[in-house]
Amino acid sequence: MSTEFPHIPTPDAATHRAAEARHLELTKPPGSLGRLEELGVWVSACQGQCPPRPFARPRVVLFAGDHGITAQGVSAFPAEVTGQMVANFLAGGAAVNVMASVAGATVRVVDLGVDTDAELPEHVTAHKIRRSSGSIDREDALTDAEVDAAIAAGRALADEEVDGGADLLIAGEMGIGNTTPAAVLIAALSGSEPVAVVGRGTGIDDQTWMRKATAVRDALRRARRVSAHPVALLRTAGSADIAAMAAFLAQAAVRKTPVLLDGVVVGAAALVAEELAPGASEWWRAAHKSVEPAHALVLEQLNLTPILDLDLRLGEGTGALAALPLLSMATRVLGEMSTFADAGVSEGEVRLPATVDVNGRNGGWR
Ligand SMILES: Cc1cc2ncn([C@H]3O[C@H](COP(=O)(O)O)[C@@H](O)[C@H]3O)c2cc1C
Ligand SMILES: O=C(O)c1cccnc1
Repeated sequence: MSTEFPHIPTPDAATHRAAEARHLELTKPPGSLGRLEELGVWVSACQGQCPPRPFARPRVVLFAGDHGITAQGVSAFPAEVTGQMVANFLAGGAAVNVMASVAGATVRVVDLGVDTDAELPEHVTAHKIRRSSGSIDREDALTDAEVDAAIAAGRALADEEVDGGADLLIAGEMGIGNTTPAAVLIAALSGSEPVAVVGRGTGIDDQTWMRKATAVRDALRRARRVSAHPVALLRTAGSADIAAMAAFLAQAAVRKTPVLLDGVVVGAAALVAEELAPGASEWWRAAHKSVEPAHALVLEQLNLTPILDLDLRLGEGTGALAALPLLSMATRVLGEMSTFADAGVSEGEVRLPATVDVNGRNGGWR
């Protein structure tokens, strides 16, 4: 499979209009469910079906990989935690497992490059590209062949999930040190300086922050040379897990499947995915706004308004899972509420034209 993505279609415009019209018929003042209304309309347009179907199979694909940059001391935790957490995901003990269970989603773990000797099940290691990506402040993250393999893996994973019935996709990630490549990719694609993108990750102290900022500065110097070329950017300053996630997010759009985006690391992959497949972001909603400063740059660049702002800074897909019940609710409200006619409820006299924004917002958001 190549690294070229086909033209990305938009969610269905006629269904979008039908869903907006249906919202006006439901037993509530028009617009009174605020952003839940737009979310339901978006799901309906993604499905090309009004009323929309409730999600049958929301799915988290958790991309795990190690990052050579951890050798420069950029995280509060040691690199072996990546592999240990993979075992925890498989045992069902991580935040993502509990939150997925509450939200009605299932979780699949994929090893793109975990640096471990532990025996992991074959279904987890099927897409292992290498053991840990390069230390991006001084060397490429991946070879040409490896970045191509990671992109192919991400695409294949999205295809497998959609073919298996997944109707809402979430990319999660686990990789100690991964907020460093995320910061570099975001800086490269948003034209930002290191200080604007370097956050506290797992909770680093000031000295570690300084080392991380130096690593980001050096990696960014290398990344800027290729920032117009998304595949080269992933090879230079990304990693196998981030490259696969970018391809997964782009391929979800190819397959017309809605996506809830998580935090800063997924956000970095999303920025690259929009470069790989322009228009893919129409198929995504931002679940939340992470504490990481670079995430705000992602949301601004992709013109996405986060559903939640809960001071989360974990990753794993947890922010997306926190928003999933709201997205399910928005979908079912549009699908299952009674209309004025069906319920015998009198409609109001005055219908605001769609151009009047009674919620006080200036223009649309997404
Ligand atoms: C126990 C544990 C569980 C996690 N789950 C997600 N992350 C998150 O933190 C890491 C990125 O932060 P940094 O760049 O500072 O290392 C990633 O693994 C991310 O998924 C975790 C981190 C830890 C320690
Ligand atoms: O925003 C995130 O997804 C995030 C923040 C800190 C550490 N890992 C992930």
